[in-house]
Amino acid sequence: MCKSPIHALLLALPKCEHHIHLEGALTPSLLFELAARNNTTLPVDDLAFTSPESLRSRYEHFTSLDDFLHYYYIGMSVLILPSDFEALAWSYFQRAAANGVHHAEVFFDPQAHTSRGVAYSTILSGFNAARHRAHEELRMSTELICCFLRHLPPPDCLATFNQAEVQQSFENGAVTGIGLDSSELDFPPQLFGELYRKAGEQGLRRTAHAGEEGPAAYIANAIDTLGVERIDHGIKLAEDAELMQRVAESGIMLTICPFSNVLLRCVKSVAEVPIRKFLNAGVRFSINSDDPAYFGGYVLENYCAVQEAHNLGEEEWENICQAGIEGSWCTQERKEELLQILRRVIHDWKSRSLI
Ligand SMILES: Nc1ncnc2[nH]cnc12
Ligand SMILES: [Zn+2]
Repeated sequence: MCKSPIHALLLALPKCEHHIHLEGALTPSLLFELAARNNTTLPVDDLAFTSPESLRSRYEHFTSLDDFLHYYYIGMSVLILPSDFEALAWSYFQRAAANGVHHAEVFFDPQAHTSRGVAYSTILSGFNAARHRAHEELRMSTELICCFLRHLPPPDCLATFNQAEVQQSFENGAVTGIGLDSSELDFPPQLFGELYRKAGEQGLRRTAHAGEEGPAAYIANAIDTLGVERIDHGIKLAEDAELMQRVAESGIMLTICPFSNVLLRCVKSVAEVPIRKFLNAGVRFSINSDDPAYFGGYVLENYCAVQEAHNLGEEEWENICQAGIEGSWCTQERKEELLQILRRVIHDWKSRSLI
């Protein structure tokens, strides 16, 4: 629990999470449990893989996005059966609900599994079982976003996009939109123009990681060549005042991940995440956990860290949550429900503060 006098408000706020990779919710303990159950061989030449504790300690010393991704891709090799994907997603949904998340739009990386021989239907059946439980038992709404790995050749991404079972998951509404993730610097957004054009023609929602390690120009590029309506991370936007103005006016939402930015050395501390600049410029953003099992905090810890570093007022928090609801990809009806919960929470908080 953080020391902020408004911690109770931060907990109670109805949060929408828009930037969480389900594979990044794989805790070291679940990783080791599944490795034992599935007979997965973990690297023997890396002492980090000796135990959950040693792995956890290694996660405190990432040197870059690519250093993290090395562990991230090895970690997910323990996911084999639908029940593994279900256990992973269910553990995240429970943690998120305890953090006050009411609506979660979750990323997954199909190519990282299909390349190991795990069928797309295996991934989806596991995730959908967990989503069903989240809806029934936690009253949480969820959407799936299929991410493409930008370190792979664009034709491979297109081939995955065109696979019959992937197309079917778009058509039947199981998957709402697409994203672009993995190593950023050498793989600018425009390489994936054709993929995003096709997704747009099919009416899919579109987002992409940009401006995490890469420059602000990658953000402009993602907007111009991919037609995205959200930018994942986007912290480098603060370095380009003109582009910041353009993003503010267009209503494009950034999905900011403060702990991730610190752990991956994109900034030195949460105080350096340009929260104030974005608020002052009218840039909409939500606050997210990215890969909570790797970066030492779920969404509430990210909210608390932002509060401790930037000392926001309750009205600013209300506006951030409202922008998150409005920028979500759920139905209008669900947005109205979430806005109503937000109004009630704010009302209760203000009445309690008067006592
Ligand atoms: N922070 C991040 N950036 C790019 N790709 C990712 N995949 C999982 N986490 C990521
Ligand atoms: Zn991410």
